[in-house]
Amino acid sequence: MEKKGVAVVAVGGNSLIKDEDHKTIPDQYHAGKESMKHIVDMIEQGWEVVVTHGNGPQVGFILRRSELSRHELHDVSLDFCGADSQGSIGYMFAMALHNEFLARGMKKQAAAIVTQTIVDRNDKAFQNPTKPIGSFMDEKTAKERRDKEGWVVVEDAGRGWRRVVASPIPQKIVEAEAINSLIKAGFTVVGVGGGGIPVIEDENGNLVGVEAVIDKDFGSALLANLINADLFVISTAVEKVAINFNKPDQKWIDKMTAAEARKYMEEGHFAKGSMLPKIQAILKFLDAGGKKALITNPENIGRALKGETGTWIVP
Ligand SMILES: Nc1ncnc2c1ncn2[C@@H]1O[C@H](COP(=O)(O)OP(=O)(O)O)[C@@H](O)[C@H]1O
Ligand SMILES: NC(=O)OP(=O)(O)O
Repeated sequence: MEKKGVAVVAVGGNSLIKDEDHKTIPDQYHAGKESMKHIVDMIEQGWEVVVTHGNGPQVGFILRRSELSRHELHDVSLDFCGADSQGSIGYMFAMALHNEFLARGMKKQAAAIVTQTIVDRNDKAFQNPTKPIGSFMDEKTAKERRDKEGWVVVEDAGRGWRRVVASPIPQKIVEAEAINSLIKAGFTVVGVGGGGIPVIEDENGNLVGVEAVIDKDFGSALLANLINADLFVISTAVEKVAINFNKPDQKWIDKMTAAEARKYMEEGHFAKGSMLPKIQAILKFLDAGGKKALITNPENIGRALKGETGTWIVP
């Protein structure tokens, strides 16, 4: 089998939840299992893969569970909610990968790594929450929660209302070297869940957790640069990126250069909180020397890697 190199594949937290009626643990495992089959197809084609993942919906569910059980149990801070989500999604993906390797008679092993990401304690994002988490709500419920529980809520890219929390820019990934060593040793790694658990460094270099949720596309791009990945894939709910998205003159894009992506971005083609951070993350990856990036949905990763679909972004 021809070796293709190392790919970082970022799987969206929303892509584990097909719709509002399918968000139980078995539903999410089913969706995760399907995504992991496509990752194993990639591995069979010769790629070494680090799977990173979002946690926006899940971290919000965990936080809400903690808030609703306050009369009986202790609070869970947002960094610990992030850690919990890495554990459960990491478990889910590692198990699905193990079972798929077994079914295909492949001698591969998966390992999930709890990952911490260092952010700047003075990041302005702490004063301006933008990261949507948890369930979608109607406007009335969102505004009631804002007034009664002090939530910050926004309309999320035409899909409904959501709670938002601070999302500082990832600066360093504490476990990047460990992930690199595991990949070089032939493991399929699950890491940088939810962009990593946000931590700051105190004056003595000690790590301290902070209340935020990192954007997984930014965290994944940083990891892709730190381990010199050959390819950065963002797996989400759309087969391709569009300009004039959801408008009568919508046009799907097969390939764009970083300069074209930047121009479309400035023209406002990519929605804030959904496609915009993906394009920004890919531009960071390419600007720092990354060679190529792909946006597509899980079921089309195999075809996209053969050049048949997806949106490719190149320097
Ligand atoms: N220009 C665009 N082209 C394609 N999809 C877009 C565009 N702008 C916004 N989107 C939306 O962005 C979504 C992906 O963002 P999101 O659901 O936040 O991702 P994630 O899979 O990381 O959770 C797509 O499913 C689509 O609805
Ligand atoms: N942490 C994060 O970016 O999660 P989503 O991709 O699920 O929004």
